[in-house]
Amino acid sequence: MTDNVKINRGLKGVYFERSGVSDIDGAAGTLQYRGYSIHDLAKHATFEEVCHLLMKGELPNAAEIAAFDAEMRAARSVPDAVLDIIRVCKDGHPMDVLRTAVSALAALEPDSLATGEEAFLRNGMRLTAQVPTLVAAHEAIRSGRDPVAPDDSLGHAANWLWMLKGEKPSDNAARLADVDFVLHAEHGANASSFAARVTVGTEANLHGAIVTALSTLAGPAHGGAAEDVMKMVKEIGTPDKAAEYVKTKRANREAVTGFGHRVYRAEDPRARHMREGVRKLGEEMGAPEWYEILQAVVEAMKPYSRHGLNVNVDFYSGVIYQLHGIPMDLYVPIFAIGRMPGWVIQCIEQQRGNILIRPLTLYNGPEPREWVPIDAR
Ligand SMILES: CC(=O)SCCNC(=O)CCNC(=O)[C@H](O)C(C)(C)COP(=O)(O)OP(=O)(O)OC[C@H]1O[C@@H](n2cnc3c(N)ncnc32)[C@H](O)[C@@H]1OP(=O)(O)O
Ligand SMILES: O=C([O-])CC(=O)C(=O)O
Repeated sequence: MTDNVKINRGLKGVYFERSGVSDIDGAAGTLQYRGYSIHDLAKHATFEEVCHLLMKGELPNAAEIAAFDAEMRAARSVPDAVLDIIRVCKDGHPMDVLRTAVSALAALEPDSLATGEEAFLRNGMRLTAQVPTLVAAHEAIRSGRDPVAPDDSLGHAANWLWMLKGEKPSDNAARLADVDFVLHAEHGANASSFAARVTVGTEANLHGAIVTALSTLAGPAHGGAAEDVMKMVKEIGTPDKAAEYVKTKRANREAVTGFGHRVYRAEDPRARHMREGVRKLGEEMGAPEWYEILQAVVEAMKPYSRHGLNVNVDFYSGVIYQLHGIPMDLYVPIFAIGRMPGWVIQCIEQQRGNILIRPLTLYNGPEPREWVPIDAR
């Protein structure tokens, strides 16, 4: 009876909902946030404008961005009790520490438990402002330094670098971080956003959904790829070793990290901005070899690209962070900082006319059988 049931493993190609937030054309390799091309946004918009566009629905005018930005800047600090919790688990992976800290915020800030659209937006803006503070505070604490307080005179990206390093970033460094956040801000029903929607589907609160999203982002098949690409680049060592590395991986039928995507068959449109960033920064910093290794891997992968296997957004981002001297285990938390507005709006969309997300698994276990008492087994 069940032989004819079609199983969509991994929900590949399945539409489960409508969304007015981002539009991905995997064949053409295009991405738009609410109708605006990612290329225009990467070139012209700040992360704060993109947050407004995603969370409130439109690009802000001057008065709107001033009010929005002021609210975000005022929300950056976190309770001391959360910093104490970070101190206790400081030796954990930054993604585990961030997830624990967000969970602690839910327990310490009573507003976090509110549900409904307004509460989700209010909490989503606050959490978007707080996540960089949590990541930077953890980095300071585990390095034996005091956390650096947020600086209200700086924008989101510049303030994050300030809190991370304790020194004011150059305009170039701040803009590169800003563009990185813009490119990572939203991406439809990716695994972490889908997981967040499943949590909201049970009428849980936003902080709970963000904890789910953080757990899901951490895996190497999703947000963990940038860290793995950097490990790969270090393992390869010099451009002339890239072809051998790729050949061995493919001979063992192993994935080459930073390649492939569930939706894109053309190149991920976000990758070109990161590629340019790596090339320029490498040249400026007198370290062009990372870019050369990456391009040698791309060249070596060409024979395997017949299915439309191309680099994704995270192929280049790790090297940018490396050139900025950012530890490898912070790469996924940086992705999380950028993805916050995407998760928030996906959660808001989910709770409008909410429905429990509960698909089916087709049973293929044993036929019904008789109970066997323990001493007869
Ligand atoms: C921000 C992000 O989350 S982007 C993704 C980041 N993740 C990575 O970079 C990790 C490496 N990539 C992967 O593991 C995969 O590409 C995924 C998980 C992202 C997507 O996987 P899927 O949607 O299952 O890929 P899909 O089934 O369409 O793959 C098509 C073909 O490309 C191959 N392929 C996919 N990714 C890779 C890869 N990274 N290296 C080598 N071959 C690959 C598959 O083996 C398959 O080949 P086949 O048809 O000969 O069996
Ligand atoms: O969409 C996906 O499957 C993964 C991705 O690129 C993202 O979350 O940015």
